[in-house]
Amino acid sequence: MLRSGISAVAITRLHFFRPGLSSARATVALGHVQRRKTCDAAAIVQYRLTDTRWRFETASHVCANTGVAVQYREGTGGWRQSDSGKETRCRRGISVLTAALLVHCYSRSNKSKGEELLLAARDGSAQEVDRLLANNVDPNSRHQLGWTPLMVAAMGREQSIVKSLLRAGADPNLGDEFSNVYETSKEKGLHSLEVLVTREDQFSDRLNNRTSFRGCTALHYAVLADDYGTVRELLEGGGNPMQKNDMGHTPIDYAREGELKKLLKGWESRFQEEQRRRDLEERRRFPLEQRLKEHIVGQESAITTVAAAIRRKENGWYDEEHPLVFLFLGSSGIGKTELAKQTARYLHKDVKKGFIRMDMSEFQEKHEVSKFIGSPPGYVGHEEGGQLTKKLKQCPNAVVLFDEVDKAHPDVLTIMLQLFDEGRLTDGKGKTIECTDAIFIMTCNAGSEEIAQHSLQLRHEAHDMNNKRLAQNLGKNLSCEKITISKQFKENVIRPILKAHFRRDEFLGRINEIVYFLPFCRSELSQLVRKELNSWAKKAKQRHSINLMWDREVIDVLADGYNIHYGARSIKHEVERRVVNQLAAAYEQDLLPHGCTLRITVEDSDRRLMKDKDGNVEGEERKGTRIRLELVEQGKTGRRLDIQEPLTPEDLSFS
Ligand SMILES: Nc1ncnc2c1ncn2[C@@H]1O[C@H](COP(=O)(O)OP(=O)(O)OP(=O)(O)O)[C@@H](O)[C@H]1O
Repeated sequence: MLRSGISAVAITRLHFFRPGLSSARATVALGHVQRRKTCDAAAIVQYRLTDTRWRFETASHVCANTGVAVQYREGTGGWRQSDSGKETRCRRGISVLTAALLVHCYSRSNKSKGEELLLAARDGSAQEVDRLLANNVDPNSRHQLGWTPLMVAAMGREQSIVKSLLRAGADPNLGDEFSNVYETSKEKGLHSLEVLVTREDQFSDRLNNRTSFRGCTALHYAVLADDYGTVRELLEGGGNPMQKNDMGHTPIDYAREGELKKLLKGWESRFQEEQRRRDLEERRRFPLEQRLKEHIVGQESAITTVAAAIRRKENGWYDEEHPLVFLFLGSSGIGKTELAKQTARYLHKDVKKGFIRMDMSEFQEKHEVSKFIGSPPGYVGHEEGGQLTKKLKQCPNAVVLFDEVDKAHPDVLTIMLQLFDEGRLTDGKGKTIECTDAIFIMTCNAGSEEIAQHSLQLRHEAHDMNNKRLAQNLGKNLSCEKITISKQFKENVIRPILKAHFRRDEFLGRINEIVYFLPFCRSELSQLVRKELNSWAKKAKQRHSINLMWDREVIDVLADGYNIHYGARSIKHEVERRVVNQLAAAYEQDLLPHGCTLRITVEDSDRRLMKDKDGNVEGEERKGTRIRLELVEQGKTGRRLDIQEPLTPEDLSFS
């Protein structure tokens, strides 16, 4: 007995004749012991003629994972094993695999509920699965290597368990995060042998260990297991027969001819019809513009332009030979990336692969072209593939953002032109990716200063006009004056700048829409400040049970921190600098009782009304405004918090 609790002995005799066979047979042995469903088992594995290198690898693996030291003694060919300081001479060829088996026996004892569910699904224990689900164990909990209980049950042809899991809310369309043994061991930092053994024992030993399974759903696995009943169960439970795994295969691609294929084909057309109906309904109820405006402040014309182009594409009113290409122009922190992200979210729901972001400043040198699409055979990095091609292969209809495209090397631009023109891209391995359904968005800083100055001027003119119209009215107009960049400005100022940057007309000619992002007006700044304060109020509530409120003036004071060169980022920083720093200091100094209510106020503002030459009020000028925190107690006036040095409110909040 090596450790307390281990008494029974399982003897598995293995005769290894070729190194290639050894790991597979050892796996069988390990699986055999694990399936005994008990922790008190030891096993003796005998082998002969095993490859020395493999023996050594196994020994290191055991050492690394258990703390059980195993040594190979030269000369005698015997193995030594020490456990808790004790050294035991072991029979030749026994100790290594025995220890490996013990590791797996031990690892059974400290399971989380999620792991218990995975094991129960693997063992086909319907009662145990039901018990765990009744105890609110998450039916979608993942194995550390990436699969879910539903996938295990589907692969194991456990129809009744699949039914229970679906009833408890298991998502039939989650994809496996396990790729293959080699990739997964690299990703997780585990020994490949451990990954191999775990996959075969805790998932299935019927699958090819070299093939990638990333993105396979429970339905893929049920089809691979050729189980008609489970496939039907999953389809009825919402399984998508058209969902592709990372290799681009749908479950139907794995189905044998016959009943199963017929069943899947029938559901495929039903599912497509249903999906189309749902999408159409959703778009009618909740148009893209509306969704984008929920997340993006201002930039109405950019939103309208993008939404209109996408609507044309989504409804079949487009040129199917070319992908949609946008060029977003405007200064920093103004919502260009945010608009691209939100568009991807709308089109691809929350599928991460639906949004690809390429930082083009990483492709400034000629030799970096290979990083983009992959190196040709014989060159370094050929096996890795290109950054863009790898991601596009996974989702050919993704929204692809080429950030700061003006920084890319001309050779990279040539590849992009081919991509926009032909809607396809050939990678370093000679494989072609069709991507006419993708949406390409480029951002460019060229001309941003000119756009900012021009729009400020337009805004000023519109403001003057508005003031004149409101001259008799004392009410203040809070909404933004609508401004439009003139065609003349675009042609005479922006186009020459772009031409000088890209040095080719055909590149600009392939862009469907050039979208202009304009600096924020006053009311948009107020919205940004409110958005920021609301997000901090939510965090304060969730993390510290503190209720946060603020006076209207706070919004104005914080909006003054706007810097046209940093856009919305300058508002974020202003809120952090003047409000959040104080909150953190007060919290650290224990000035905030649990569950308290705090009010953010403006104090000692030395205000002066600003008037134009006709005497009309243009706005307010503030000097030396301070932002303070007050503790609000029921029935009393607010008590100002006395925050100590070095973070005094004065240090923090003088503008
Ligand atoms: N119009 C906006 N509405 C709401 N939030 C915005 C807006 N513009 C910017 N932001 C916020 O500011 C941050 C930066 O925005 P974003 O990344 O979109 O900037 P950008 O225009 O792409 O500039 P850059 O080229 O510097 O990245 C993000 O957190 C984003 O949420």
